[in-house]
Amino acid sequence: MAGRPAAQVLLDAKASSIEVQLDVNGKGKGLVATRNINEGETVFVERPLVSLQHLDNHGSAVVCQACLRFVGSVELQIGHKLRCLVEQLRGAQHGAASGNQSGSGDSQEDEEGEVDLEGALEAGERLEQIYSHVTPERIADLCSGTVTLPLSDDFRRPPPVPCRRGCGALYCGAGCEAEAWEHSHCLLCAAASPPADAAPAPASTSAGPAEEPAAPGPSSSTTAADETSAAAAAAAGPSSSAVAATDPSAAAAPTDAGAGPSATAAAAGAGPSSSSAPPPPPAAAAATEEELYGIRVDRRALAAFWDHARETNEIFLLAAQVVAATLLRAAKLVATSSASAASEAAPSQQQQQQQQEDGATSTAAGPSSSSASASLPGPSGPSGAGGAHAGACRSALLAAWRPYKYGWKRCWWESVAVPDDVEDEGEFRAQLRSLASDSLELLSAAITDPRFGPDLLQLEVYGSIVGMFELNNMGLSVASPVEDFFLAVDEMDELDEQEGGAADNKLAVTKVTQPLLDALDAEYATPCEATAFLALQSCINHSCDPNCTAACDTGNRTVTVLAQRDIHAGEEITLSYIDVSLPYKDRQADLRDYGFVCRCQRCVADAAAARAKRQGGGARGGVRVGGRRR
Ligand SMILES: C[S@@+](CC[C@H](N)C(=O)[O-])C[C@H]1O[C@@H](n2cnc3c(N)ncnc32)[C@H](O)[C@@H]1O
Repeated sequence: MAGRPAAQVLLDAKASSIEVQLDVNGKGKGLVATRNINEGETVFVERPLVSLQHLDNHGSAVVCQACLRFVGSVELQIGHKLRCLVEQLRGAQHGAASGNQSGSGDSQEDEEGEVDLEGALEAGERLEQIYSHVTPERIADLCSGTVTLPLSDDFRRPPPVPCRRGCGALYCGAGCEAEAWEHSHCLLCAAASPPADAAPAPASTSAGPAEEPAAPGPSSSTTAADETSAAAAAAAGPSSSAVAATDPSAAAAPTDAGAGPSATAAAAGAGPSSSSAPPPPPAAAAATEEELYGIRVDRRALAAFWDHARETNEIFLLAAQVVAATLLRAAKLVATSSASAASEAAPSQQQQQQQQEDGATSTAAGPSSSSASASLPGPSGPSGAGGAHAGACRSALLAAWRPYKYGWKRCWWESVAVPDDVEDEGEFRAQLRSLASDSLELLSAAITDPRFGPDLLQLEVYGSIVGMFELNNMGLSVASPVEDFFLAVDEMDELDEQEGGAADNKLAVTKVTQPLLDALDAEYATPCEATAFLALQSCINHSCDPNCTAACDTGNRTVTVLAQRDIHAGEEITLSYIDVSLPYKDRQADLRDYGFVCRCQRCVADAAAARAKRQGGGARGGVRVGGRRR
C-alpha cells in the first residue's frame, strides 16, 4: 500500500526492459518491451499504491488490511465465516419480515419494493442447514480460539494485530499496522478515541486467542455492503462487478498522463482553488478533533464519511486513501523542507553572532542571514514569506501526487458505463455526481488542511480520483488457508487408506472437521477479494490475445506481470481485462463497461470476418480468428 514515487516506478520499468510510450497504436499510452522477453519471464514486479478488501468480502476472509495476507488460525477463519453467514442469513429473513414497513429498498425487496419471500425462505433453509451441523456455541468457540481443530497448526497464519486506535482493522504484524498508519490510516481511522494505553501496535508473535475481527470503519456490521443503494450499486461498474483475479480494468486518454491535482481540475473546468475551500467542521465534532502533521482530523466526521461510503459505494474509501496519503506526504515534505531551511538558517545566525563577537563589520552578516530567514514560513516572516511558503506547499503537493499521476483519470460520473436498465442517462450521471459531492463534503469535514485542501479537495479532482479507480483498478484474489486445510484433511484420508491403517485417526479427524465443511458448504474456500491501484499496470492496454498475465503475491505485497509467450523488443505488453474465451460480440459487450471499443489484432480480425460474413462471403482464409485463451 505504501506509495512509491512514480519516478522510482519508471526506473524499475527501465530495469525490467519495458518503457511507457505515450501513443501505442492509437490506444493512448502503453507499455512496450525494450528487449526480447522469453515466455515465462517476469516482465516487472510492482507494489499496489492503494488497495482495499471488498467490503462484502470481510465476512468471508480475515486478512491484513495492508497486505491482504490471511491472519490468525483456521479456527478463526471458519468461525468468523460461519458467524457472518448466520448474521447475513438472519438479516435476509428479517429483511423480508420487516420489508413492508421499512420501504428502505434493502436487499430483500426488489426495485418495486416487493418483499422477496423466496429469498427469505432460502435464507431460512440455509440457516437450518448450518445449525444441523454446528451449534451457535461451537461457532463462538471457533471465533474466540477456545477450540483447536486437528491438523490446523500447519495452516495458522500470523496472529492478527489490531489498529492502534481500535477501529477494528486487523494486520498481519506491527510492520503492516505501522505502514498502513503512516500511509493514510492515521487520517482515516474512525475510532472515536484511542484506547487508554494507545501505544503502537504490539509486535505479537504468539498464537494466542483469536482477535475478533470487525468490518473496517466506524460500524462493524458485516452486512453493510448489502445495504448499497440502488444508484451506487448500479454505478459500481466493472471495478466492483467480480473482476477476474488478475484483470486490470481501465479507460484512459494519454493526454492526461502528467496531470496533477490542479491540472486535472483545470482540465475539468474547475474554478479557482480558493472557491472550493473545505467547509468548516460541524461544531458538535469539536471533542473528537486532533491535529496530525498540521492536518486537522475530526474522527466523528470521519465516521459519517465511512458510513456514507459503506452505504453507497466502497470506491470512495479508495479515493479517501489517495487523498489522505497525498495530504500526509505533502505535509511531511513541507515539514522536512521547513526543518532543513531552519537548520540552514541557524548556522548563519550563529555565524552572525560569532562575527559580532569577533568585532566583524555588520555588512558581512546582516543581508545573508535575513534572506535565509525570509524563506522560512511563518507569520512573523517578511512579506515574501507567505508566498514562498505557498510555493513550497504547492511543490510538496505536486510531489506527493506524483505516484498517482499515471492512472488515467476521467470524472467518475462521466466515465461510468450506463447500466442497461437505466432510462435517463443524464439523471443517472447527476445522481453519481451528487453522491461524489456528498462523499467529498463528508471527507472535507473530516480532514482539513488549508495548505493543500483547497487544491486537492475539489469536486472535479475528487471525481477524477474516484474515476481513476473505476477505470484502472486491478482485482486481486488471495486463496484461503481454509481451502488448504480441508484439502490436507482429504489427503490425510487418502494416505491413511494407502497405508491400510490409522482408520481410527482418520475417523477422529473427519468427525470434527466434516460438520464444519458441511456447514460451510460451497463457501468453504472463499478467497480474499480485493481491488488495488498499480501505477505501471494502469498503463497496460487490453488485448483479447494478451501476451502477459498478472499474479498477486501477498507475502511480498507485489503483483508480478509474466510473459505468457515470447515477446519481441518493440512489441506492446498486453493483459486481458475480460474473459477472452468469449466470442467477439460478448467480448465487445464486456469491454463497453470499460468504455472503449477494442482495437486489438484479434478483434480487428474478428470484426473483418463478421463483416465478410454479413456480406455473404463468409470468413476468408488467412484471417486469424481466435488465439490464446486466458
Ligand atoms: C488502463 S488504461 C491503459 C492505458 C491507457 N492507454 C492510457 O493512455 O492511460 C485503459 C484504456 O486504454 C485504452 N485501451 C486499452 N486497451 C485498448 C484496446 N485493446 N483497444 C482500444 N483502446 C484500448 C482505452 O482507452 C482504455 O480505456
